[in-house]
Amino acid sequence: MTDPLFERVAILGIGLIGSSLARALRRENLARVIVAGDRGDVPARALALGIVDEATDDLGAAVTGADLVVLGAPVGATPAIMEAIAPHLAPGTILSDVGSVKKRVMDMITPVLPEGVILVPGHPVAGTEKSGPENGFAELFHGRWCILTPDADVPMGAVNKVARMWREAGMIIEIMEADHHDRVLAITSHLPHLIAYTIVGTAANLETQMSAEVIKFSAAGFRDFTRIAGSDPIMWRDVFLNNREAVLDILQRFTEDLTALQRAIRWGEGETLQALFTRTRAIRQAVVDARQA
Ligand SMILES: NC(=O)C1=CN([C@@H]2O[C@H](COP(=O)(O)OP(=O)(O)OC[C@H]3O[C@@H](n4cnc5c(N)ncnc54)[C@H](O)[C@@H]3O)[C@@H](O)[C@H]2O)C=CC1
Ligand SMILES: O=C(O)C(=O)Cc1ccc(O)cc1
Repeated sequence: MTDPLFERVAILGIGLIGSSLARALRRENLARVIVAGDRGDVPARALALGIVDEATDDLGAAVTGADLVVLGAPVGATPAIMEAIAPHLAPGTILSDVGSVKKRVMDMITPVLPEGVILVPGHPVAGTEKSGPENGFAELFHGRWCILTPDADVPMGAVNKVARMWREAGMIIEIMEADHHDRVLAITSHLPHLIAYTIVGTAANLETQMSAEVIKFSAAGFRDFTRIAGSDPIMWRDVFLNNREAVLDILQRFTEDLTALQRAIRWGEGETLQALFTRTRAIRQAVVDARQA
């Protein structure tokens, strides 16, 4: 059997995504040792699941001797985690992450990155509304995009190693600038989550009788929104706080478009509604076709 890609991989935050990565590393024999760093009872739960070799709440100890460290906690935890691990990161170590926001995370890490540690930020664009190590699964990444956003001066050898890890986990790799990533994800992921949170929140704010009926007679459309709106509150709080500009920009456009639709409904402009719905139906078809390609 060939040597694993990494000797010791430390995953800090072994929740849905971290534990899915641990499972994929195991399945593909990509790491000789996998260590989880987390807090509370999570390290013990990860060990009990048998998905890591070691688990600890001492993040400094977790990264000691690691050749790859992956941050898998909500992005708002980045400064605290960096403070705990920076003194223990050896030169040559690759530091990566799985955060849904890239620019702010890089800005939080870069000033405290020890000399010789190589930052290769990543975002596996695959997930569910669930959280925690029990809900992870190795197949999560199959056929999905993984976006890497390294700075231009990062050694290609390190970028290639991280890319290879995700490729072996089943992902398709794209490299782009962090700012661009954040603008694209603001529309494709962050805005949809915000809309889902709003719709379900609006339903919850209706008078009690009506709110109960919304749940009782919930049609497929609303049910789909409740799945997204059931996503982790802390993770999504951190996404919106750390991709503020891009989200506010896209929200501005969204609000204008919504107002135009409101007007069309008020004035009975059926052709405006039909024209938009025809365009969006074509986009749905293109998205489905792209998935099947
Ligand atoms: N949930 C999803 O569908 C996706 C999430 N992401 C990103 O992945 C990251 C993790 O998300 P999930 O796995 O869904 O979250 P999760 O809630 O399942 O897991 C996060 C883990 O981080 C740990 N944690 C939090 N603060 C910590 C700290 N200060 N020190 C050590 N551990 C800490 C928690 O105890 C938990 O085990 C986030 O940055 C998110 O933006 C990326 C792609 C998809
Ligand atoms: O559950 C869903 O539909 C998702 O959209 C999952 C998801 C959440 C956050 C990401 O950064 C990427 C994927």
